[in-house]
Amino acid sequence: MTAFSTLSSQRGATLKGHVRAPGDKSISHRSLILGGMATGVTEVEGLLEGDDILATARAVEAFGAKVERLGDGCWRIEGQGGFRSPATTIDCGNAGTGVRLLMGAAAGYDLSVVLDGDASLRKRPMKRVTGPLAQMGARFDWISVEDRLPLALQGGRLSGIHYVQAVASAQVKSALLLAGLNAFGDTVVVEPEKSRDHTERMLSAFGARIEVVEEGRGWRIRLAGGQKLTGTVVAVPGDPSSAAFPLAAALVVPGSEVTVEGVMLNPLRTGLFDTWMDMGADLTFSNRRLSGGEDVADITARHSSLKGIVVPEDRAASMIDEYPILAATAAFAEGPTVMRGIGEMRVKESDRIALMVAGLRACGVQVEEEAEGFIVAGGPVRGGATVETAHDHRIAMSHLVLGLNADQPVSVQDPEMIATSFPGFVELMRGLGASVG
Ligand SMILES: O=C(O)C1=C[C@@H](OP(=O)(O)O)[C@@H](O)[C@H](O)C1
Ligand SMILES: C=C(OP(=O)(O)O)C(=O)O
Repeated sequence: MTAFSTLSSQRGATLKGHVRAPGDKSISHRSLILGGMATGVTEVEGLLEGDDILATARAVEAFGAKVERLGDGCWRIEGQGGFRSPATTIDCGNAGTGVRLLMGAAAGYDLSVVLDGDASLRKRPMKRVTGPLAQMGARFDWISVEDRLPLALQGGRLSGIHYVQAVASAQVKSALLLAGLNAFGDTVVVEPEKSRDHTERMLSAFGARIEVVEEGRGWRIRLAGGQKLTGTVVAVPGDPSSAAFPLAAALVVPGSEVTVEGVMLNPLRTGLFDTWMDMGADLTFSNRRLSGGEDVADITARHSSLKGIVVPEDRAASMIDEYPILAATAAFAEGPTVMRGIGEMRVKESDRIALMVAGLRACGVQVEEEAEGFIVAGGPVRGGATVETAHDHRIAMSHLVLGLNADQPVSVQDPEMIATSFPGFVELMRGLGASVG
């Protein structure tokens, strides 16, 4: 990693063109992990080849599966029907999803492993997953600091759990369900709000029986222990969280029109698009179809006069990764955009509320910070700053979009982190006409 390299964007030509969204990151992690746990061959098409996913691919291989790259986005995983102790420490890089889901999967087997990650992942809380997994019978040792990586895990001989989540988290839910596959008895997870349901959908596709019923505003999910997975074919749809960046650029740069093809429209992932439309964004959805069991469409965004709104708090789970780019577009809106009920943003790759507040302020945008939210005042954006990203890909891409219609260029630190979720971002944006370099 080059600590001092920067990337800049500036106002220039209008953005025009058609691009494809990279493969969905959540589904890509799950394809590899479920494929590695299963018996037989899993063929994946459209896998995101970002750094987070490549770390998960290496991990699954270290746990005993045969993992092969056949071509662009095409991967073959030959699972051995279980994980075994890896020879070395598993480095999950920057990926919270990778480490938390792998922890759940590994906890179900009689193995020991040390899990670690990069400087950003080492700062993120792990007890939200190790706590309930320990209640199921897994043993954890913190190697240097409590609640943080690196940690040692001894898995096996688990019992099912009835777990009511305080905050809806798909990572926690998924970890418990993956562990529950190899536990004695049923595992039940209750969520206060619905979180992304890719694990539930994919467990069914890999042959597991899973029962999902609505409870309040969330779900009660029940999975019987002692179930085997069978390899299958996975077509990974385009990632709405990545599609958001070129679409946002079209919304804020006058005269622009950009289409992103093949974007997944799972309703638990599309809160940003609903919010933009509430703000007056010109978005059209065409060529709706099913791909890999998910609704998919091509989305066209045209430059729009956005109006600030109060974002409904009950949308948070369906757009939790999208608040940074929402904030960048809100900076160009007329009137304030109020984002609340998003304390979870503070424990992502960075404290995303603090970094968006600092970055936007450095670019001349008025922002008010709250404990669990922030308010962005709309208006012209001055730019002319180098923004700290703390190795967070979404903070970097959001500020690069901001720079595309700021009075002066905007630069971001650590731009190489963009490849964790969106390899080829700079080339794709340049292909649309954006001044990024
Ligand atoms: O399950 C997943 O694939 C993810 C769940 C979310 O995290 P939480 O479960 O912590 O909300 C999200 O922020 C992350 O990018 C991906
Ligand atoms: C939070 C994110 O990912 P993860 O938790 O997997 O690091 C993200 O991609 O925005």
